[in-house]
Amino acid sequence: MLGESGAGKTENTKKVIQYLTVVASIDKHLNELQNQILQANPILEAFGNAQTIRNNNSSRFGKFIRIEFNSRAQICGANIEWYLLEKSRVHYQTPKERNYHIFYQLLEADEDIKKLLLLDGTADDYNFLKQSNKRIDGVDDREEYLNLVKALDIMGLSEKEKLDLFKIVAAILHLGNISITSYLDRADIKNFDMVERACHLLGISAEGFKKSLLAPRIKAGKDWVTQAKSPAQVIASIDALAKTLYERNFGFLVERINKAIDGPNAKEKAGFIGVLDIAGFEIFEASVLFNFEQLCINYTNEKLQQFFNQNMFELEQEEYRKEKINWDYIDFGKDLQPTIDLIEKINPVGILSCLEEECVAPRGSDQRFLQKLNKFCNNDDPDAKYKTTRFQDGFILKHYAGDVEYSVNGWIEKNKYPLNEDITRLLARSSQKHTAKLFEEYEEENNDRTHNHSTSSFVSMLKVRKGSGSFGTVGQRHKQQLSTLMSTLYVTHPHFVRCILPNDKKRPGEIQTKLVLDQLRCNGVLEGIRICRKGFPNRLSFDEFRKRYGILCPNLLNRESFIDGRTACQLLLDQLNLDKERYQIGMTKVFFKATVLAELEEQRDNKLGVCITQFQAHCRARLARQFQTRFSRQADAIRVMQRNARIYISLREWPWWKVYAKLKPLNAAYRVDIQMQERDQKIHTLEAQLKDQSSTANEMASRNQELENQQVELKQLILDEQSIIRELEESKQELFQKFTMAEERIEELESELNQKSKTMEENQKNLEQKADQANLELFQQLEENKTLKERLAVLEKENKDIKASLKEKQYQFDKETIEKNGKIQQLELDYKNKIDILNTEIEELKEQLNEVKSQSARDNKQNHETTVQLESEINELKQALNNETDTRNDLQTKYDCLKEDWDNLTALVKAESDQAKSRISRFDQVLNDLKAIPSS
Ligand SMILES: Nc1ncnc2c1ncn2[C@@H]1O[C@H](COP(=O)(O)OP(=O)(O)OP(=O)(O)O)[C@@H](O)[C@H]1O
Repeated sequence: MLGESGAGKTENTKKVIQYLTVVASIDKHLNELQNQILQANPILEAFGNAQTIRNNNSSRFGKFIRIEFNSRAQICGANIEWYLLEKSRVHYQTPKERNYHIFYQLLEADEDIKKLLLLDGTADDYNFLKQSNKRIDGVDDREEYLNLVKALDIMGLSEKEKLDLFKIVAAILHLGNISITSYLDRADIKNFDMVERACHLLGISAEGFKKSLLAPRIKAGKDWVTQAKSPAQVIASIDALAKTLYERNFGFLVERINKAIDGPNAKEKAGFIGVLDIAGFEIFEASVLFNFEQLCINYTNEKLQQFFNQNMFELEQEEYRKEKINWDYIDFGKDLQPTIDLIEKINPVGILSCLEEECVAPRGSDQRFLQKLNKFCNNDDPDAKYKTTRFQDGFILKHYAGDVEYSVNGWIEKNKYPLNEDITRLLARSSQKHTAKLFEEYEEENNDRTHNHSTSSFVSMLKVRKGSGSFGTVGQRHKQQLSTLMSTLYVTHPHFVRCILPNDKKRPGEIQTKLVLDQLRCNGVLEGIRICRKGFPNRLSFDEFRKRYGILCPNLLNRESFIDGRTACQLLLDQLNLDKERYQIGMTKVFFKATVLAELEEQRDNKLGVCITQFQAHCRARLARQFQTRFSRQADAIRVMQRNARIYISLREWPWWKVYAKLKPLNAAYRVDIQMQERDQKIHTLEAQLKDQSSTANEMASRNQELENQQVELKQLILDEQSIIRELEESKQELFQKFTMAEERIEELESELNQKSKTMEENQKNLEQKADQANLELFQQLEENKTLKERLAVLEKENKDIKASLKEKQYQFDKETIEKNGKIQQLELDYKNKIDILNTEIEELKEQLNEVKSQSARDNKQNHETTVQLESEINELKQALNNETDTRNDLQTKYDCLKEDWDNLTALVKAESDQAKSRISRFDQVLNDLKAIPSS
């Protein structure tokens, strides 16, 4: 079934399944299996369908339903495979859409069930539902709920199994109601009662769940550490959990249905009819950006379209070529392989492989993924299927139905299937068996894999494999599933049902021409019609054609003589005066243009009509003749009866006749009496004989029984004896074997002994040689030891000397250092004293100068000479001061030189001490080595 969303794929799938179940039933009454196959649909619709903008009952997953038939063309089982469930709908829907039907149906369930599921209120009370549309026109959720329960009953689900399924759905609703607040930058839960509700239904500890949600434990190397989460991270974690729970529950449900419809006579399966109903191509308005899920859906449709094209165009023309009929190959330009390669190829790297690589990379991000894609896939070819976008974080892909722009935001996360593993481990240990089963692979991980659980197929399907390089990512899983599906499809004989969406308003009886034409154009139907008109859509093998249409020329083909198929067909077609343009004869088949076969069928019908009329005339004539014969015989019989009646009427009053009539019965009665007596006599004798025989038979039986008993006993005896003989034989055999084995063993032992004595002799020789060698070596060793000891003594002495000289040098050095330090201190002291003296002198002079100045101010003229004198004195003093300053500078340079000498000396001493130390350590090493040599 192919077509856009809302075009009618699911409805037609249901019709096909209904049709198949009815035609395959023996007496037009459906048996349990057929009923169950039909009832799978309402169940899947409740859990997998939802209202969307385009369709009130849109399937949000793909399915492949296989109906298995036995060799008598009766249904003997069925199987459903599912693909790509739209999980994001569980926590988010646009306002005009709804969540999955089951959520609304459960809110309309019986009160006692709702109590068990802790559900109260309406859709407005649940965060996962309140932003959605609440009701669908013309749909009663209560009624749908009752239908669902009925279907689950027919499917054979127990009350507990039903409740388990519902519990997961209800738990998701409660999870959605958990409010997350922020406390000191950390997430906290506002309404713990919601956690309690969800955890009660899931069978896990509420406290444990809270811890795992807010601060999950993660493995860092070999240790476990807790990691506090932000409110946004916690909300994302809840959403991811809700999605996973829903998907796994759905997987479990499908598996359970499969178990029911597998049928008891699986061995009888001889073939199957499969119906594929998968989400249609998604391409809406140009402004909408598409995400990862839509890429997967469009990739699937691209492959299915390629399959369609191959069947319709390529295989068709391939058959013309094989059959060698006159045909010019038409290229419909419908090769979708480049786009498919772009998505799925590994080398050169395609979109999915690139995404995979980025998911494995430690710092993988959406942006890096896009950069890589642009690097690998973008080129300047105008026909390229990949194009970059200018303004958005994404790329454009050329699909068969048009260009689609994808946004890569969040692809890495979506592909990796992120889960809070602390919670999944908790769920794997749930007290509810059903919940634990949904997450059993996490339990396996916990229990060091020694428990060999039989992982259910849906779990293995959803399982996230860990380890380098082998990620069970969504893209990879889908690619694998799709490849399996395509391999199945390629070995079938496909028929395509193209569903066309008439309008996008969900209204009956309205056709939007442009919409319909667009669909017909891009799905290849128009080309299909073109090739049908140009080509030869109908074909029959020579034998079929001859058998079916031979009737049109009854005397043409002589049954006695051999005519090969091709010639026979050619003769027939010539006789039928068919235009040569309208048919072609191939190597094994005759090909016809459209309508030719219909005309031939009509001619055949007419011919058959004539034949049947003639046959009917013959039958009617025969029946009429039969009636005529019977009628004339009846007339003869009536005449005989009338004659006899007349004779009787004339005789009945004649007296002799009367006497005869009265005596006749008496005569008969007497004879009967005699016969009866004889019979009684016979019965008596027979009874006596029977008695005798039965008594003898009884005797014989008891005798027989005795003999049988004896025979059994004898048989037992024989068996016992036989077994004793066998045992004896066996023990004899065993003894004989043991004896031969013992002999062999003795021989072996003797040879072993010889061998061993030989090897011992050799060993002794070797040992002697080795002893000599060892003695020699020992002698050498002792000699060496002696020299080493001597050397050791020398080295020890040297060591002692070095240590003593080192000590001496150290002492000398310390002494010199102290002396020099003393000198330096003395010099510094002198220098300071002199400076102080000079400073006081200067101060005094300054004071005197001031005095003089004040005096000279008072008596300037008088003291001019004194002033001059004083000035000269000052000059002298200045000269002295300069001299002192020079001395001071000299002292400073001396001090610097001394300091440098002292530094050099310190470095020298340090180097020497280091060298000495290393030599000491080396000597110590040698000493230790020498000590380690054994004195022997
Ligand atoms: N043969 C039909 N007879 C009557 N109504 C039909 C038929 N086919 C489709 N419809 C109507 O169209 C609606 C959508 O059909 P359906 O759910 O089969 O579409 P779909 O192609 O499977 O869509 P999706 O891909 O979204 O699942 C149905 O709910 C029904 O109302």
